[in-house]
Amino acid sequence: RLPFNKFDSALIKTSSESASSPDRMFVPDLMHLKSNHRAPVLIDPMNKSRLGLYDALLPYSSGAVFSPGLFLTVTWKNPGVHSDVRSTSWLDAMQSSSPTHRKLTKDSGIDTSSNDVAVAYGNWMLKYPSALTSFDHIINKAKGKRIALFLDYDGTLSPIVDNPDHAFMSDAMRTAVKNVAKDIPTAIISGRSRVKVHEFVGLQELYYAGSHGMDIMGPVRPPNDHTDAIIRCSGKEGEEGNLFQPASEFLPMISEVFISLVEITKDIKGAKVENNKFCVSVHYRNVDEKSWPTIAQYVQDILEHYPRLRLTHGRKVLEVRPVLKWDKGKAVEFLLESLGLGDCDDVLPIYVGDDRTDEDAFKLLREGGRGFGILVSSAPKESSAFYSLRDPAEVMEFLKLLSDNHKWR
Ligand SMILES: O=P(O)(O)OC[C@H]1O[C@H](O[C@H]2O[C@H](CO)[C@@H](O)[C@H](O)[C@H]2O)[C@H](O)[C@@H](O)[C@@H]1O
Repeated sequence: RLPFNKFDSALIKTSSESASSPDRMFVPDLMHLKSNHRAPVLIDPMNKSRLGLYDALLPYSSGAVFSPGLFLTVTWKNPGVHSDVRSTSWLDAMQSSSPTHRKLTKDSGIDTSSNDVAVAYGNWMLKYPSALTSFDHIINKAKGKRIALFLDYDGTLSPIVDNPDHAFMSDAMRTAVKNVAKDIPTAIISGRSRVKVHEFVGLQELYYAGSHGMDIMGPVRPPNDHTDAIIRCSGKEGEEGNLFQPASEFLPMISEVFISLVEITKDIKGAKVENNKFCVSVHYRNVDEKSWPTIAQYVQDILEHYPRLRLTHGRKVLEVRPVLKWDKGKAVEFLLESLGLGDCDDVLPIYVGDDRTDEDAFKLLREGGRGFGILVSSAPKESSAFYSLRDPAEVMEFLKLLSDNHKWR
């Protein structure tokens, strides 16, 4: 078990009460919650972080802005501190969390039959150029440097599909990742549980971070300031690694919330609750839109009893996670240090991801001026990334270029 004291600084103290008192191990009365789901529970001005208000974790807004001279872009939508889940802003946030072209163009009044969408994307790419057409430029920046590669999973290596259990990556993609990892240290950083994403990817030669970076199996060499929080372990095939789980204290609470969420959503057709070990995903991709406010309210009702958990938005998914200052950006920092590549001028980290949670990693690289993010998106979105790729097929092309280039270095 982690000596958690060491990570107190990683814990966001939301109020003096919630920081000092232990969480109530409250098993909610589900019948009561169900019948009483109209009560607004989001009003908690002391506790912004629990309301999904982290600017790096907000869902995409469909409040798209279009001007032929500029570009159609997606801005982040903030449900608002005082809004409850039945408010329009919440619904907006849920509707736009994985916007389709049809939805974007409808909202911005663009005629889908015209060339406007393509023009808008083209204009957006002036700000976020394709990592394929800019490949030479990227390689020039990598001259004399070692590349470290970080890859998100869903929507990056595998296409977004309706059933999260069927988000398989293709064999061709697996080969591309395997080849690139021969020369470049490569890590997968996912919102899924580490074990699950490892199963999906199925490559031993990578490092894996699950639960949005809260569960890392990294290289043997741990960063100096984390040494006592590391558990040394060996994998099935005898390979050694270091397991780092900054949220281990939250495990019983997350398991409890998972059970409650499964129970409370069991009658909502299409809802799916996924246990990602240190976080829980509540999927509403397959739920009738009329039931979205209900599902959001159920999640909020349960969260009400857990002041040390917070809610964030992903692609048609509500994610419950610990109130920890730990994210995919922190995971990148941790892995770089573990690889002995932290604070090195001769290292170029590259992070490829499609989701809001990947923005923490993009931001880290942009603000540190030490590498760059590549946003995977077929629709214009605000981002801290430098480059873009349209979809997983283009990600595969990029990986192939990267490994081919390394052969000739
Ligand atoms: O960080 P990631 O690897 O991108 O994981 C984020 C979430 O991905 C999965 O959900 C998303 O992909 C599903 C399959 O394509 C899709 O059905 C769902 O609507 C998306 O939200 C995963 O199931 C979640 O647990 C992850 O948190």
